[in-house]
Order: sequence, then C-alpha cells, then structure tokens
Amino acid sequence: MATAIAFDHVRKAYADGTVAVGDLSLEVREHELLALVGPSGCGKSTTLRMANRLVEPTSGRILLDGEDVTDVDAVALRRRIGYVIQNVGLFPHRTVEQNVGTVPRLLGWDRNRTRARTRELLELVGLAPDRYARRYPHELSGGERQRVGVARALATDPPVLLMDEPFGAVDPVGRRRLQTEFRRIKDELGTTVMLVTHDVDEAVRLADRVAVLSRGGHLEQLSDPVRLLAAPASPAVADLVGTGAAVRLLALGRVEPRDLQPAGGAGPVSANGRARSAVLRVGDPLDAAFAALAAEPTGRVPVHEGDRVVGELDAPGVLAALHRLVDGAQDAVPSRAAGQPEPSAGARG
Ligand SMILES: Nc1ncnc2c1ncn2[C@@H]1O[C@H](COP(=O)(O)OP(=O)(O)OP(=O)(O)O)[C@@H](O)[C@H]1O
Repeated sequence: MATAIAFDHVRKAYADGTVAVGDLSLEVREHELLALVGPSGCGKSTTLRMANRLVEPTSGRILLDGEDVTDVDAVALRRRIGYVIQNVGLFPHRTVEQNVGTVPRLLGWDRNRTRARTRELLELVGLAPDRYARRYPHELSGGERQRVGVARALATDPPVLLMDEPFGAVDPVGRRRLQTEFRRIKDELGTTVMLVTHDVDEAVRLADRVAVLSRGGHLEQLSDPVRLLAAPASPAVADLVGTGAAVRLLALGRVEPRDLQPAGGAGPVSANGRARSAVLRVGDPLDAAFAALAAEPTGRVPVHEGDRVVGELDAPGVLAALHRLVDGAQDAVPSRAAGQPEPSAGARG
C-alpha cells in the first residue's frame, strides 16, 4: 500500500530545550486513519503539526507523497492538507457558509462553485444548508461547530486530513455519533487521516491502525486496534489500554452466523415465563450481544438477519467470536514503520 506521509527519524527540540519528539519514524498509509495516542505531553500534537509545517522539525525528514514537506511552500502545503483542531477556530464574524468556503475562496474558486461545494459539505456533515448556512458560530452548539470545522477542512477535498482532538468539545453521546459519521465520510472520500486523541476508546473505534507514543515521541507500538488491545507491546501500552481492554475488544467484534446455535424454538417467552426483550442482529457488536446475554436467564438470545431468525447466540458463541478476533490479529503481519522493532509478543498480559 502506498505511503501518504512518512516521518523519517524526525526530531523536534523546542527553543527552551524541551525535546518533544526524539527520533520518530512512522508511515501513514494512503487512505488509512491512523490514530496517535499517548499521555499528555508525549509529543502527539507536535508530531501532527510538523506534517503541515506549523512546527518545523529540528532534524529528520517528513515526506508527503514522497515529497519533502520542507521543499513545499508552507502556505501552499496547508491548502493541500486539511487541519481540524479541538476548538475548531471558526472565524466568529463569518457565517457558517463563509467559514466553510474559506479555502476555496483563497484558491480562487468562483462564487457558484464555492457555494455548491459548501452546501454539499454541510449536507455531508449533517447540517441542513438552509438552516445553518447563514448562522454565525455563536449561534451553534459545540457539536455543530465541530461539524462546521470538519466541513471546512474537507472543502477542497484534501487527500490528507490532520485532526487534533477534533471531537474533544462534544458531549459523550454526540461524540460517538460524530465519530461514526466522520468515519463514514472519510471512507466515502478516501481521505488519509492522522488523528490525535488521548481517548483510547476513540482511537480503537475509529482507526485502522493506532500508534502509541510515550514521552519524547517514542513509538511504543504501531498496530491495528485488536492487536493493540490483545497484545500490548510494552508496560506503557498496557497501562494506557488499562483494565478495560477486554471490554473494548468486545466492542470491535461482531455477531456472525457461524457462532450461533440452531434456534431452539423457545419463542418469545423465556424459561422463567417472562417475555424475551433481547433480540440481536447479525453484525451487532459483541458488547451489545454480551449485555443482551447477561440480561437473558436462558443464556440464549435469538439472532435475526433481515426478517429471519438465523440462530441463537450463547456465551460460548461470544467467546468463539472473541478468540477468532484476537487470533486473526495475532496472525496478521504486524504493521509497523521501517526501522521500528516488532512489538514483543512476550509482553502479552
Ligand atoms: N512551543 C513550545 N515550546 C516549548 N515546549 C513546547 C512547545 N510546545 C509544546 N512543548 C512541549 O513539548 C512536549 C510535547 O507537547 P505536545 O503538545 O506535542 O504534546 P501532546 O502529546 O500533544 O500533549 P497533550 O495531549 O497534552 O495535548 C511537552 O512537554 C510540551 O510542554
């Protein structure tokens, strides 16, 4: 797979001597969503901001599509790379439409083209243009502002999008919805995304691969979310994924027909005579399946596909699905940047 952004032995020491990033080598593949996670101050934002030259590296190279970013004019570079930050940074005295149209205007698009693109993007992020285009940022909720920020960053369909805690200001429910919608939009557009977050849940739910950094921008592990949760490569990663790792893994697995028992014809009434309330569908996440099983005294929950009941799920079925998920990730060739040591399997907890 082609590489979109390559960090090659990158170092950043700030003027006061703080080494934010010591020696980082990392490749972001074309079309993937790579999440950077790690404790506060470990160098995530610095790493991200070096990609669009808001921060200049002290040494090392950053290649965008094979081209050294320091050879590209910084302003031209930022027009090629979308950038979304936590508090969005919308222009307060410009309407939503004007905010989203900022970069197209700078690029000299005519008024009609800019307007058409702006409206299309507002639709895409779930803000009806007729309702929202003329509002000012102070007339929006935090989540709506965040959506405008995403629309603005995508206005010129940049191949690469850098996001720094983009959903941070949104409440947990709105945040989950925004994450799901963002993932859908990203898949539709094929954008390469580098996302900084301190939220491991957000990282494993959204990302194709997760890079865990520790102090000084040290790369502790680079792997797909399942492998990260099932086989933390170091104590620092284990610490970060914490005791909730198994539960987070459940959220990544899906109910599949092969894990089901034949439907026993138990009907709508369970063993103790109460009506069954739980119904699962093929493709439901395993955490929802587990919750449904826990609430069902018979230990079996019917699973639907379309209008049909295709079987019943029990606890061994959930475990089988979970084991397959983890084993599949272990077998996969570990994805890692050139020059990075393979995560040690021995650290598996
Ligand atoms: N302009 C600056 N001058 C000096 N030191 C800086 C500057 N910007 C960041 N740092 C330091 O560099 C280190 C890495 O900061 P950075 O913002 O990259 O971390 P982060 O992982 O994004 O943190 P957080 O999760 O808290 O946002 C920190 O020790 C920080 O204090």
